[in-house]
Amino acid sequence: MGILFTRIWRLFNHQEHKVIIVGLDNAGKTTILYQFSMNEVVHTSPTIGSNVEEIVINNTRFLMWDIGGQESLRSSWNTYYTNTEFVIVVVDSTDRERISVTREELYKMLAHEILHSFFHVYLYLRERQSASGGDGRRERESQNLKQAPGSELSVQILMQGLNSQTEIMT
Ligand SMILES: Nc1nc2c(ncn2[C@@H]2O[C@H](COP(=O)(O)OP(=O)(O)OP(=O)(O)O)[C@@H](O)[C@H]2O)c(=O)[nH]1
Ligand SMILES: [Mg+2]
Repeated sequence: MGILFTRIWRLFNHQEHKVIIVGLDNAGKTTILYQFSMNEVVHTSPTIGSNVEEIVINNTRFLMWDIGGQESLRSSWNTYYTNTEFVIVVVDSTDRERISVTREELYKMLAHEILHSFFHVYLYLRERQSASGGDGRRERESQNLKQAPGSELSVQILMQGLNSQTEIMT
């Protein structure tokens, strides 16, 4: 009876799993979102509010929310926490000066009561080419993103992470 119920539940379970992508401004969150959903590197501008895309892995739907990371927007991250099952924290490995800011934001997030319940966190260390001083965003725009070491590989690893979750969930 239990097995039968589980099978029927799986058959009709078209549930969507909520993923949020957080991190400081300019970390590469929106770039990752579109690498996930379109398998393309797109040109981005700073996100005010959020972007949302649905991706399907192994017939499992993930609703991916990419949230703007500018300082003034971080206090509203918590409005996205309800029903979140997966959190992807994006860190730009070349942004050494702000590693401690990322850590503080991460601690704040983990301390939040809504996220105390069951969820998974993936830390995504974005290993982009080091910008040699100057305006990071503009310099990075001029680089060939597809050659950013590890970036495609990291997205694949993240995909595998979500993929293995679908095996556990189904
Ligand atoms: N070289 C390089 N540039 C990248 C990489 N990922 C993102 N960028 C560039 O970094 C800049 C910021 O990327 P976004 O994806 O917009 O950053 P974000 O985290 O969404 O920023 P906010 O929306 O302000 O929170 C853009 O110019 C991207 O093209 C990468 O892996 N390598
Ligand atoms: Mg963005």
